[in-house]
Amino acid sequence: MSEILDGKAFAAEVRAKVAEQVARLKDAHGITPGLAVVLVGDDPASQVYVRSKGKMTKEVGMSSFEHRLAEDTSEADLLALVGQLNEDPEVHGILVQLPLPAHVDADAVINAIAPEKDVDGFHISNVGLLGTGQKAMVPCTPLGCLMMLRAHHGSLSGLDAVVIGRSNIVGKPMASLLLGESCTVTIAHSRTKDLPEVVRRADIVVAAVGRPQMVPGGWIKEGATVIDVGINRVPGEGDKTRLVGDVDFASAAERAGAITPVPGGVGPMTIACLLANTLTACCRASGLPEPEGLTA
Ligand SMILES: Nc1nc(=O)c2c([nH]1)NC[C@@H]1CN(c3ccc(C(=O)N[C@@H](CCC(=O)O)C(=O)O)cc3)C=[N+]21
Ligand SMILES: [Mg+2]
Repeated sequence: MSEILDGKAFAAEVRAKVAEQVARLKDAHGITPGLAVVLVGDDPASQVYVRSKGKMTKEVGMSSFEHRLAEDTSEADLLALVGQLNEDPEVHGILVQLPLPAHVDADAVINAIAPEKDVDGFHISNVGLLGTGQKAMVPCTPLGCLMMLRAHHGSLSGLDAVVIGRSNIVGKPMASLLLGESCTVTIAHSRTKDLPEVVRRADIVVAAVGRPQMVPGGWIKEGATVIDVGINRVPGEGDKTRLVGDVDFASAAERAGAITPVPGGVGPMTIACLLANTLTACCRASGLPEPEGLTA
């Protein structure tokens, strides 16, 4: 049986570290880190995430600025708001909740965010910095996965890592981070020939495709570490729904050395890393040393 990597508990530790640093910033420098979250439209799932982000932002002692805009908000109005937040000295981090409505060019909006305030790490210059191994804002989900992997393994050097999924939000930045840790990295995706065989070689499997339970335990090498990024809502008992990952947890847990559950794995770490990134952005903006253990 494998060790369960408890993302919920780990995230609480990360948030406690962030809270401690926020208190120190306030006491020693009179600075309060601030995070602005922009939500366009009224998608219920997005509402839930944004509310939970706002609550945790305040819990760690940061300022939370929420901007809820109508579904039919124009791209020009959205760009104007981003421009205001870029100029606002109380705002150290800006997150524009994705997905945006179809009439808005999401890339244009993301690339309008000041890169040093881009706590999602999605701006093209942060992507370029990460891709070339320079100091960047690192996307929250891959950063959370890296923190859990480092905590479990110590050094990742020389390990075979397979990332399933090639998205800009998770797969590609995750591969960059693992390469930075000197893993031998394979990015697999829907066109990969013989995915089971590729996964069987891996010491570390990061599943980030968004297909419920698509990785069966039989693919997992004995003792491998499995990080499940998938958060898929599927029909549950009666008229209820439940969350499952991209990995079949029950069968994978019989072979893995360590595995993250869904829920309670990567998800909570994503939000904790958003707060960590906001703290990092605030320290950089203020010319103060970066918090230790909270960056890549
Ligand atoms: N600009 C932007 N940045 C994001 O980081 C971003 C986004 N847009 N759009 C939506 C996705 C989704 N996302 C999640 C964060 C935490 C959980 C999380 O904490 N999940 C809990 C379960 C929550 C539940 O019960 O629904 C868990 O896995 O245990 C889930 C999903 C961030 N996103
Ligand atoms: Mg669009």
